[in-house]
Amino acid sequence: MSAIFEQLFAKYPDLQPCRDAVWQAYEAMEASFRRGGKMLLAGNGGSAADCEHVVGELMKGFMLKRTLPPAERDKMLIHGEEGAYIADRLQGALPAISLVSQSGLSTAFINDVAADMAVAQQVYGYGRPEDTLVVFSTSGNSANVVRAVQVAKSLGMTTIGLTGRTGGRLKELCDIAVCVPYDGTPDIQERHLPIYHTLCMMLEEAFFA
Ligand SMILES: O=C(CO)[C@@H](O)[C@H](O)[C@H](O)[C@H](O)COP(=O)(O)O
Repeated sequence: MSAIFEQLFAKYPDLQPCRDAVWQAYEAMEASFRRGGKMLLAGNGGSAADCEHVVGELMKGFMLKRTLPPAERDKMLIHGEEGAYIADRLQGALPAISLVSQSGLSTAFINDVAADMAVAQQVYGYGRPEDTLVVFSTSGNSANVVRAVQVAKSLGMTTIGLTGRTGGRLKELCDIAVCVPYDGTPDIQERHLPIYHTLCMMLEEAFFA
């Protein structure tokens, strides 16, 4: 196990009960990216902000400089001097999409069809069996998140839930449930952050070190 993983539990000993689940989440995410999959993310309120945060860590350099490999760099050089400018600034990316940022689609679907199905519709549109769906829910019971997981499972995707002590419905539904040992919404959210930072650092190390 990596030093980054161990640092999480040295810094947050209260997260020890989640140790196996965090490792399983890492392995599932790495396997998905290695088979050409992408990560879809969903959550509400503060957890929606967490989805955006994770996308920011995965889609560009986080702790490491992600210089393009030579073959990728060469593809840009067809544009001459401008190609070099482009190649020098592009960074390796792990494909991740936050499903909470599609305001046009979401507002229309909520207004016209059903609020609890708005994220699920995006999972249906974007999801492939090689992908992971990562959901954050402090209760584990938010209907739009539960529906999204149900659709992802029907599509054969890997489902990972970050939730609180009880885990709510997500504990049973998700392939991997990371249940931090807290009950209050802010306390749960405050422990989700170091967990997803750790997962993003481990993924970056696996693909770009
Ligand atoms: O950030 C906070 C409270 O810290 C709130 O915005 C909170 O995320 C919202 O009430 C969510 O709707 C709660 O949903 P969930 O975590 O139970 O799925």
